[in-house]
Amino acid sequence: MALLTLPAVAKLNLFLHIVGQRADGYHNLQTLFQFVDFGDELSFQLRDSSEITISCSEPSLETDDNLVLKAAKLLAEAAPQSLPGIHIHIEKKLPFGGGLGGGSSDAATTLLALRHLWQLPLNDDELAAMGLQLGADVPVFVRGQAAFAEGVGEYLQPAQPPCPWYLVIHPGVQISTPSIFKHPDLPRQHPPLKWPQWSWENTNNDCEVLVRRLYPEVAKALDWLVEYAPSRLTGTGACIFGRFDNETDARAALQRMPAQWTGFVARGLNENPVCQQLRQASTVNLTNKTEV
Ligand SMILES: C[C@](O)(CO)[C@H](O)COP(=O)(O)OP(=O)(O)OC[C@H]1O[C@@H](n2ccc(N)nc2=O)[C@H](O)[C@@H]1O
Ligand SMILES: Nc1ncnc2c1ncn2[C@@H]1O[C@H](COP(=O)(O)OP(=O)(O)OP(=O)(O)O)[C@@H](O)[C@H]1O
Repeated sequence: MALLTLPAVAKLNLFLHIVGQRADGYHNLQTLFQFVDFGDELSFQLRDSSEITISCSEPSLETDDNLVLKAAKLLAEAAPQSLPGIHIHIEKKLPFGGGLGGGSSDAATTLLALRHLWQLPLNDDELAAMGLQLGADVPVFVRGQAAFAEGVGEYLQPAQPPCPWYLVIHPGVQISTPSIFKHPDLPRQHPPLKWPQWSWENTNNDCEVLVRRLYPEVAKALDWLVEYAPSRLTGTGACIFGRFDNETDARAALQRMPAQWTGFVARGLNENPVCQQLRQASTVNLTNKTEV
């Protein structure tokens, strides 16, 4: 039996402006992150040996490149003492490469869970800095609050956007984040916005025009969803989301969604639920190991 089972929810970029490019090629962004109550599930089990291992419901992700494994190893290497081994099972529900930050959320849940299980004396700033080594979206999941982000995602200001219902659609295409950021036609000079002066109407996702052109299926899905609700791309895609006032309307639109796409309905959240759950979790007796 797992010692601890925790959520790794998705994020949406409620808007995404590209305001410049750094000398190393990375892009400076202004973006508003919000979480939704739908995501992957991670189960943690202490091992008798000192090994760190993973398993995943999606076999193609059972590799050394999995961000969960990388996060666990990063934390173990930084620890002053040797630690009990751990097995982590990832139940994947989020599409990968979808702009929902699934891999980043899995990594953040791993960092937060292992800090708790291994009782490591690291504060949120230290954990978020470790997270940034794994991916630009990891810090916001570690800090656990909806946020306006600048830089590549490391400068975060807590935000309290409204929490509507969303219909999130995956139009069935995979989009690699680097391929969009490298594209010569990506607009890179959005005039900086003065936070908190934002509204849905005065913001957009700067990747959307390019992604629509390169991936006609995304354009088709956006054109379909906008008939039901204000809609937008998240991250560099491929997922899109529509904003609804209530769950009933979001579910009604999901029912009518063309069968070639997949989708889910979820509520916007301004706190990452893993943080709430860990606050309530009791301290673990590290001698309580289970062989997996
Ligand atoms: C688009 C967003 O999802 C918005 O939340 C994120 O900025 C992307 O975050 P991510 O998937 O964690 O991306 P990373 O793994 O950090 O970066 C993947 C690649 O995308 C490009 N990249 C990423 C973020 C950024 N601000 N500028 C970039 O140019 C870089 O070539 C980088 O090598
Ligand atoms: N635990 C994981 N879950 C999903 N993908 C992972 C994981 N670990 C590593 N990856 C790799 O990361 C890539 C991007 O996955 P992810 O789901 O984070 O993308 P994304 O939703 O587009 O993220 P973002 O919004 O941050 O761009 C995948 O194609 C996969 O190869």
